[in-house]
Amino acid sequence: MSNQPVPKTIAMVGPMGSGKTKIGRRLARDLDRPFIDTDQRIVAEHGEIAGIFERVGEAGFRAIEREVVAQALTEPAVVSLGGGSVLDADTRATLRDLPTIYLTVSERVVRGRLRGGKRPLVQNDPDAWLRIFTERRALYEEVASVRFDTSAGHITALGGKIAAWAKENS
Ligand SMILES: Nc1ncnc2c1ncn2[C@@H]1O[C@H](COP(=O)(O)OP(=O)(O)OP(=O)(O)O)[C@@H](O)[C@H]1O
Ligand SMILES: O=C(O)C1=C[C@@H](O)[C@@H](O)[C@H](O)C1
Ligand SMILES: [Mg+2]
Repeated sequence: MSNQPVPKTIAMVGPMGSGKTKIGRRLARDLDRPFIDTDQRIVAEHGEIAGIFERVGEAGFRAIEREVVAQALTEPAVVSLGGGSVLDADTRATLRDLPTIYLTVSERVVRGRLRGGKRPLVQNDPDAWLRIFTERRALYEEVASVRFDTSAGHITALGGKIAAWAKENS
């Protein structure tokens, strides 16, 4: 039997469009770990997110999300969480014990990133992103081990900085 410690989950949190999926996938590749995106797992198991909101409302979506996130955070992977996962107190308690990378983005930059109909909470409401982010900002800060802003600069350079931090802290 090996005495190697099991690597901890590395979690990525932040508001919609901050880059959790994009950066998380690159980080997993850099660290040679599996990549899990909880939104993608939910879609694979329950269908498109907008459809889930239509069928069971936001509360129903959050119940599904809580289960999927709890499972994912037990896996030795890079795990990108849905933007609203931090609303759940149990999820936050788990995240506080893990290396948790908090990604931010400015409102000006995110406007160009959120096109398309996949995010029901910001669809048809240009001010929703900032309102939701403002409500949740303290929750992201509560769980964050470190913060990186994705608004400016080259994604490769940013990915390198994040990978260096993750190698030191996981
Ligand atoms: N420097 C950057 N870092 C991260 N993403 C970037 C960057 N520049 C552009 N993007 C683009 O921003 C878009 C949003 O990123 P992504 O889907 O990873 O966000 P997210 O945080 O996973 O959002 P959600 O919570 O809605 O799933 C993507 O199309 C991505 O290619
Ligand atoms: O911030 C949110 O509440 C959400 C973010 C996305 O990742 C999805 O989980 C969903 O669109 C809800
Ligand atoms: Mg995503």
